[in-house]
Amino acid sequence: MHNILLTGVNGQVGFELRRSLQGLGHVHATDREQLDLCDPAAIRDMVRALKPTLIVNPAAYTAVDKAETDQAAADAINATAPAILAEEAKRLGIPLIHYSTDYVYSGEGSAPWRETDPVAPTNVYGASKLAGEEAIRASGCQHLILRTSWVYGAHGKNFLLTMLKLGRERDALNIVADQIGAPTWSRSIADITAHIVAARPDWQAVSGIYHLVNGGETSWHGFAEAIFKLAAARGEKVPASLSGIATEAYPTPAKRPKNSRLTLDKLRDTFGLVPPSWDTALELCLDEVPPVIQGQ
Ligand SMILES: NC(=O)C1=CN([C@@H]2O[C@H](COP(=O)(O)OP(=O)(O)OC[C@H]3O[C@@H](n4cnc5c(N)ncnc54)[C@H](OP(=O)(O)O)[C@@H]3O)[C@@H](O)[C@H]2O)C=CC1
Ligand SMILES: Cc1cn([C@H]2C[C@H](O)[C@@H](COP(=O)(O)OP(=O)(O)O[C@H]3O[C@@H](C)C(=O)[C@@H](O)[C@H]3O)O2)c(=O)[nH]c1=O
Repeated sequence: MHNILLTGVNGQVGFELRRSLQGLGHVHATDREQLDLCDPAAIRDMVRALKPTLIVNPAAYTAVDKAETDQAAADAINATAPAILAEEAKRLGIPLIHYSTDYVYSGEGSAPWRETDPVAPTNVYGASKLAGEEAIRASGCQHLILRTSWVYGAHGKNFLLTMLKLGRERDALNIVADQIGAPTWSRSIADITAHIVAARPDWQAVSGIYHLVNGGETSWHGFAEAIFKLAAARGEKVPASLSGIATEAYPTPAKRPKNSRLTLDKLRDTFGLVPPSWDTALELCLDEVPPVIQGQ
């Protein structure tokens, strides 16, 4: 049985991991108050007191635009904290499971990225996540770095819930149609993580970077279309007009990659696991989001 240290339990993925990891041992789930990842001494103290057999770290600084002017905080949480967790994992001889992002890639071209492709983040958030990955690999600890993308769920701050809210408030929406990737349900990430742990892999042998996203691809506009189709079918108000626009027509402080396609071959070949397609996952997730029907 594992003794698992879980960070960021109030985040989208942390919330789901707390449930998915039950049954594999004791899950010591921590929020920011119980373990502030900006405090290196607190991280070391926690690991040394708890003596976990596995560390799972979904906590992160995920405010992509804010990170452009808040690099110190993004680096502390996304780069320094994973480095310390990795050092401690190495000292204890235990695995560290960490999550990263499609934003480590440049976004050029249209071919799906493989884990071995060159990285070239286009924004501060992506660079801070890459620094976290590099520190983990340099530590020599047993690790899985799971790169995911476009995460949403029934809880937290995400594109799905933003669209449902904007759909109620506005009659017309313009959504970027030339950034392509895979919307990924936080539950899929947590379930696949738990399947990997349950299979008791040879951690040394499997250590490395893996993509972990829902299957298939779409644009943010395609994702919004699918959300509103499902929302309309259950009687929710949706915008009368939904237009696809170019990235350039939706200026943001942080530059986003246009090509976020990630191959899942390595995950399948190593662990025999294939996540559900993004549209199936979306439908399942929406079953857990209560509809808001106006006038009721
Ligand atoms: N969201 C996305 O679209 C994507 C996310 N990822 C990666 O997946 C992982 C999970 O992301 P997701 O669940 O969506 O992220 P969320 O933003 O939903 O959750 C992140 C969690 O980290 C916590 N956290 C932030 N700062 C600290 C700190 N100083 N000490 C302790 N906890 C802290 C937050 O706490 P609090 O609740 O108190 O703010 C929050 O609970 C991350 O590694 C992220 O980089 C990758 C691709 C896409
Ligand atoms: C709200 C809105 C967004 N958009 C666009 C902006 C952007 O290109 C896209 C998504 O916007 P968001 O701000 O939700 O996305 P963003 O915060 O960039 O999402 C990213 O978060 C980090 C943490 C990751 O690691 C990435 O994988 C990715 O999920 O939709 C519109 O075009 N119209 C709109 O009305």
